[in-house]
Amino acid sequence: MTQPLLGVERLGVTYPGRGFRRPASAVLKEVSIEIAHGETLGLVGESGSGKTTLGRAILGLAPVTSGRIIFDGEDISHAGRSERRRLAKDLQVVFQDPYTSLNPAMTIESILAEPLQAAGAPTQEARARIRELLDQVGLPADAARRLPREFSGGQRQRVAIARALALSPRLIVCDEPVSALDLSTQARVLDLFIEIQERTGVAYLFVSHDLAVIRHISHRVAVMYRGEIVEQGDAELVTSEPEHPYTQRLLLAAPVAHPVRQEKRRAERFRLRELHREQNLQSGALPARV
Ligand SMILES: Nc1ncnc2c1ncn2[C@@H]1O[C@H](COP(=O)(O)OP(=O)(O)OP(=O)(O)O)[C@@H](O)[C@H]1O
Repeated sequence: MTQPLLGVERLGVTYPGRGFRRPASAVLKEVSIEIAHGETLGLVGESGSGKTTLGRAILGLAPVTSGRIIFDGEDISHAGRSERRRLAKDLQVVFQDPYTSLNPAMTIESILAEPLQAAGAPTQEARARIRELLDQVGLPADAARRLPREFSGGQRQRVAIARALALSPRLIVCDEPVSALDLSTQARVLDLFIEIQERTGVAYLFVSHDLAVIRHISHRVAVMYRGEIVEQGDAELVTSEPEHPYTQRLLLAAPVAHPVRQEKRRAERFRLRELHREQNLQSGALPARV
């Protein structure tokens, strides 16, 4: 049986309180999601619903109070520092704000060299890989010598994507990676994410509050409301015929959809959906509408 790349099972996250004025609050309640190899699960919900916290818990940055996170068959819910260092090769992140996520004093080359050096890559190899990464994200080779401030928001986000790709991860948590960009740049960066996935087979947990963005990029969608997943299933279905009243409200408020995807992408989505269905049938846990 094919096991999912990531399985989050009844996850609970409670941040510790700070005395009477700020009591401990359960931010995630019994959250369960799965991501297959090469798949994009879009995570949508309003501000404060817990999307970032779920991404952070997967990355080991938020306290897991109940449930489990299984990555490639391994329980990583309480992974220590050295395990996290090892996991960094397979599990990466792209944050929302390309203006703060890149060190302004470092050249693009040093930014991209960091993960490669940490993984022990020899200098020549690292240089070649940096050239390859810049090419992959559509930046010129001479970008390596420049500083982040010399680039636009969209270009900086390309650098952040290149950094996440450096060690060929299998899953990238993308936390609102296009919300700081203008609409036409958003579309180009979203297409870059899709193109990279088609080329490398990387999977994404793609967090956004914008249903149109989620619809454009995802194979499947999970909808989060007040720390719970209220609906999940095939992206096309959830974003056109939602079952939960909250998703219906989101859809009413959503702007016009992005242009229709190419046939190739549809075929790929179909293949992944079938794979997922098969997987769930075999495990006897067929989630709604998948
Ligand atoms: N470190 C923390 N300590 C205590 N509470 C926190 C912490 N981080 C987040 N929260 C709370 O957890 C809840 C969920 O926040 P989270 O950032 O995960 O939501 P979100 O859906 O990603 O929202 P946004 O789209 O605004 O980023 C919020 O009520 C927030 O105040």
